[in-house]
Amino acid sequence: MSSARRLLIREAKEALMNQTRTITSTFLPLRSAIVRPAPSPRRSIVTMNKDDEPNQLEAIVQQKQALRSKMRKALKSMDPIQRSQEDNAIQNFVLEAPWFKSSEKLCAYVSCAALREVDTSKILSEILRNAAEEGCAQIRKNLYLPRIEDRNSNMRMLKISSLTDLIANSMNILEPSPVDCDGNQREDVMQASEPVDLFVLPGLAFDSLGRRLGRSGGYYDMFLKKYKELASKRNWKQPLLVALSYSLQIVDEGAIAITHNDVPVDAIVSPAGFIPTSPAATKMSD
Ligand SMILES: Nc1nc2c(c(=O)[nH]1)N(C=O)[C@@H](CNc1ccc(C(=O)N[C@@H](CCC(=O)O)C(=O)O)cc1)CN2
Ligand SMILES: Nc1ncnc2c1ncn2[C@@H]1O[C@H](COP(=O)(O)OP(=O)(O)OP(=O)(O)O)[C@@H](O)[C@H]1O
Repeated sequence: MSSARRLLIREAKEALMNQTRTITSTFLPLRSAIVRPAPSPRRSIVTMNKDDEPNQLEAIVQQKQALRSKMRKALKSMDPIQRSQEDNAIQNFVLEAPWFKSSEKLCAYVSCAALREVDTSKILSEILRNAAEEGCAQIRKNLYLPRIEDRNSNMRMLKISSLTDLIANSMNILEPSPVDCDGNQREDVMQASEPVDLFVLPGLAFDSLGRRLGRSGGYYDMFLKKYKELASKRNWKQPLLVALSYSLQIVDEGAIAITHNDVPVDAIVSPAGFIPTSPAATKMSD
């Protein structure tokens, strides 16, 4: 049996111990800034027959790929004026949010225009401004950004203090150089002595259950799993996981196929506002 096949079977077996998650009702775009899906007692359960586990996993992989293709096309044909308006609305919403203002350690992403990702330039500049200003009344912030280490889904989050600390990787995404201008290794968030409050996450599609479809590298899912384990081990509060999404990236509840490896987000910020997708985020928006 090929190693790929063995991996599929192992993953399908693990999927039997799948994640269950409180389901919230279908998202309806509202005019208000905070969108609150009503809680529902239903649970999302991936059921599998032992014999068709690998087939089921292959089906999930295919469904994910089909949705990725659809989303990439939709994003490419998005009107640039609409995109720019949505970029501003999303970023302004984040900048004004209490959970952003109070955050001290943040992991975010450097948006890539070619991938049509929600722009993070204003958010990153604001974080770095707060990091740099001495004696300013606002909370000092530390910013960590992703750096791809290899093709095995390994990613680190390294601390930067200026946008000049970034260099383009092979995918043309800006990421922190491993060492700073003095030749010192940058701080890795996994080695930080304080917890991360907030993750600002990219993705291709999201739903009101907090399901997130990434670009298929598994980088974020692997990283978030490791970081959440670290936080539990240290008795730290779990970070708030917030994804940024254009309106068209929000799909029907359950339309994103998942396996047990997919880490759900706590909330989505779209041009319609804050969409809590976990009990912790729902409580915050009450
Ligand atoms: N801005 C940003 N940084 C990030 C991520 C991300 O999604 N966005 N990542 C999140 O994992 C990691 C990098 N992973 C990536 C995975 C795929 C592609 C990419 O260019 N995908 C193309 C398709 C490539 C192909 O299929 O051949 C695409 O999606 O159009 C980019 C980054 C870490 N840094
Ligand atoms: N915690 C994990 N342990 C082992 N493999 C994992 C883990 N998380 C993801 N993977 C593997 O990575 C591959 C890509 O996963 P998936 O399609 O969910 O990525 P994605 O969510 O689109 O990407 P990303 O997480 O980078 O945004 C899959 O083969 C998946 O099984």
